[in-house]
Amino acid sequence: MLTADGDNTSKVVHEGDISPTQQEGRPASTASSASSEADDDDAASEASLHLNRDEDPEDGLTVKCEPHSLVWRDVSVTVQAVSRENGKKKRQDKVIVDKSSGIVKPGELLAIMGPSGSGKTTCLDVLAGRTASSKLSGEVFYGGRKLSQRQRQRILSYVAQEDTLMGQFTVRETLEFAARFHYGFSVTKAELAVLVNEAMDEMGLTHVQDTLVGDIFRKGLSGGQKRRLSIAVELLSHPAIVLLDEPTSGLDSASSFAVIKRLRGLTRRMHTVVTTIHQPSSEVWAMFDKFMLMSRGQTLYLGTAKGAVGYFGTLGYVCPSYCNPADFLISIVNTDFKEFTVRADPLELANHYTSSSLHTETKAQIESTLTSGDQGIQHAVAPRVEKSCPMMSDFLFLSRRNLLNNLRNPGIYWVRFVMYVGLCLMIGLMYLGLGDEFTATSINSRTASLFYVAAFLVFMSVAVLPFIVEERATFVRERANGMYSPIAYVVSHYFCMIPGIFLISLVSTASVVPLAGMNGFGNFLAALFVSLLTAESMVFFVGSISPHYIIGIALAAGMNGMMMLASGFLIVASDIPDYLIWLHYIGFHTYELRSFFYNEFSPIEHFDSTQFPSGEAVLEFFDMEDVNIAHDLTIVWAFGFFFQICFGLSLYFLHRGKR
Ligand SMILES: Nc1ncnc2c1ncn2[C@@H]1O[C@H](COP(=O)(O)OP(=O)(O)OP(=O)(O)O)[C@@H](O)[C@H]1O
Repeated sequence: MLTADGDNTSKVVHEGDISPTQQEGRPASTASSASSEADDDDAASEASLHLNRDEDPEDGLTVKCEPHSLVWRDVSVTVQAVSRENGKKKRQDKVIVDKSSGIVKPGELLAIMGPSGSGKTTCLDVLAGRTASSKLSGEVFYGGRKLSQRQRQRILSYVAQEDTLMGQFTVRETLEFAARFHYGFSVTKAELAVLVNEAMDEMGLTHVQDTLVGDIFRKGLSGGQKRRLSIAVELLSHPAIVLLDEPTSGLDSASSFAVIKRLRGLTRRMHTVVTTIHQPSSEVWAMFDKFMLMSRGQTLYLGTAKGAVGYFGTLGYVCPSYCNPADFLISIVNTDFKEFTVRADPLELANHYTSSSLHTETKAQIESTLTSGDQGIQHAVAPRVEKSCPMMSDFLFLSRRNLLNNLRNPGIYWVRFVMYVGLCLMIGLMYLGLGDEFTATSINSRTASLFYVAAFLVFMSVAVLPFIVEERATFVRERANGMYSPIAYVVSHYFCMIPGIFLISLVSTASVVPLAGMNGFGNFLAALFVSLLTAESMVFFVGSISPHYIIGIALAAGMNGMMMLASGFLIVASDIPDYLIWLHYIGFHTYELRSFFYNEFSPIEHFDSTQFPSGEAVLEFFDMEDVNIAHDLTIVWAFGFFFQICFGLSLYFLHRGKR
C-alpha cells in the first residue's frame, strides 16, 4: 500500500546548480542543517546522505546531477461515489485510476493526456502525495524509496489546476513573498531581485510586474497571466520534480509554447517534469519526451511521444496527415460525445496496452530502477537553499504579508472598521448622557447597551470568515509545497490581528464611553479588545474547519448565539436550568459581560429605585457582585488562546493538501 509517509525513508537534501547563494559562494545546504528540520524517519537515514557537488566550468559551483527516477507501481485510486437512484442515495466504490504503473527519468518531460474526467489530476495527485492514503493502493518511489510527506515537499512542487494567489498583491510582490518563503534570509535583496526578475522574464510577466493579481474588489491579471504566475511561484524553488495540472489552460498558443519550452529547459538541467495538458499544439507536442494517454482511469499508452502515433497506427487508428497527433489521440478515446467517427473502446485499448511489449518494457525499467539503478543514489538534484532560522523568517515574512493584506483588502478590515465606528457612534448617540441619569429606566438602558456591546460587536467578527476560508486555499498550496509551517502561519496571523483589533476597540470605546457617559474607559477598552481578539480567534478556528464560508458563518453565528443566550443577561445565571448551566461557563461571552457590567455598575452608589438602590444591587441581581475584571478578562483571553490552538491543530491535521 502506498502510505502518506513512507516508512522506508531516506534523507533527501536539495542541492543547487544555480542557486543565488551558491553563486555568491556562500554555503549551500548541508546534511546537518537539513537534519534540523527532519522528522525521525529522516534522521534515521541521515547517515546515508552524500552530497556530490562539483565545479562546473561554465556555471561555477553546481551540482553534478545524479538525479532520481520517479516511479509508480500498480497505483489504483478508489473513491466512494455518491449517486441517487429513484430518489435514494447510493454509495458505490468507483475506481478512478486503475493499476497504473510508470517511470519518468530525470531530464524527461512526461505529458499526461486524456479526455475530461479520465483521471489525469488524480494520477498527478498520487505522484505528488496529495491523495488520502485510504483511497490508494500501489506504491510511488523516488530514487528507489518511498518518501515521507516532508521529503516530498522538499523535492517536488505541484502547480494545481486552480490558481490560489492572493488578490491584493502585485506580480512582483507575489514572487518576492514566494521567494522569501522558499529561501528565507538565505538570499540577499539583490539575489532575490535577480530570482524574481528571472521568473517574471521566463513566464512573460515582466510587463505586468506592478499589476495586482486581482480579486472580487478589483480586476487584475487575466486568467492566463494568473496561470503563468502560479507556475512562476513554484519554479522559484528550482524543485527536482515539477508536477503541473493543466499549466497551459487559459493561455494562447504562443504563451503555451513558451511555458512548455521553459519546462523543457528545466529537463535539460535534469529536473523531472510531469504535466497534464489539453490540446497541445504540434510544436508543443514535439517537446514531450514521454506521453501517457488515459481514459476512464485506464492507461492506454505510456511510452515515447514520438512512438505514440505509430503505436496507435498499428492498432488501426491512423492519424491523418497534417492532423495534430494530440487532437487525434484524444478524439479516438473520448466516449462522452457521439460526433467522432473514429472511436476506440478504451477498455480494449487498455487491455492491449497491458499485454504490449511497451508495458513489459516499462515494468522491466521499473524493476531494474528499484532493485539497482537509483537505489544507490542518495541525493537529489533540486537546488534549494536551506533556510537559516526558518521559523523566524517564515514568521516575519508571513506577518508582513498579513499586515499588508489586512490593510489592502477592504473586506478584511476597512469595511468592518467603518461598521464598528458607525455602530458605536449610534450607541453613543442613542444613550447620550446616560451616565448622568440614575432613574430606574437608566438601569435598563445601561444593561441593554452593555449587552449590545458585548454580544453584537463581538458577533460582527463573523464578517472576516469568508476571507479566512478564501485564504485557506493559498495556505494549503504553500504549506504542501513546503514554503512554511502551520505554526508560523498561526502565530503570524494572531500577532497581525492585534493592531487592527486594538484600533477598532479604541475608536469604538472612544465613540461610546464619552458620549454615553459610561464608567471606566480603560476597563471598557480592555474588555472590548480582549473580547474581539477572542471572537476573531474563534472565527479563525471555525473558518479552518468549515468546508464553505456559508457553513462557517452559520456555525459561528450559532456558537455566538448560544454563548449570548447563556451569558447571564437574557437569563440570570442562577435561573439557568442545571442541564444547561455548562453553557454559561464555557462561553467567553459570560466573562466579558461580567467585566462590562462590573465596570459600569460597581462605582454607582445610588439609583432612584427601591428594587435596585445602588449599582451593587444590580450586580447582585445578575449574580455579578464578586467580579474581578482582570481575572475574567484573562479567562476571555485564554479562550482565544484555546481557539488559536484549535486553529493550528485544524490546519495541521485537516489541511495537508490531500484530496
Ligand atoms: N473524491 C472523489 N469522489 C468521487 N469522484 C471523484 C473524486 N475525485 C475524482 N472523482 C472522479 O474521478 C474522475 C477523474 O477525475 P480527475 O479530476 O482526475 O479527471 P481529469 O482527467 O483530471 O479531468 P479534467 O481534465 O476535466 O480536469 C472524474 O469522473 C471525477 O468526477
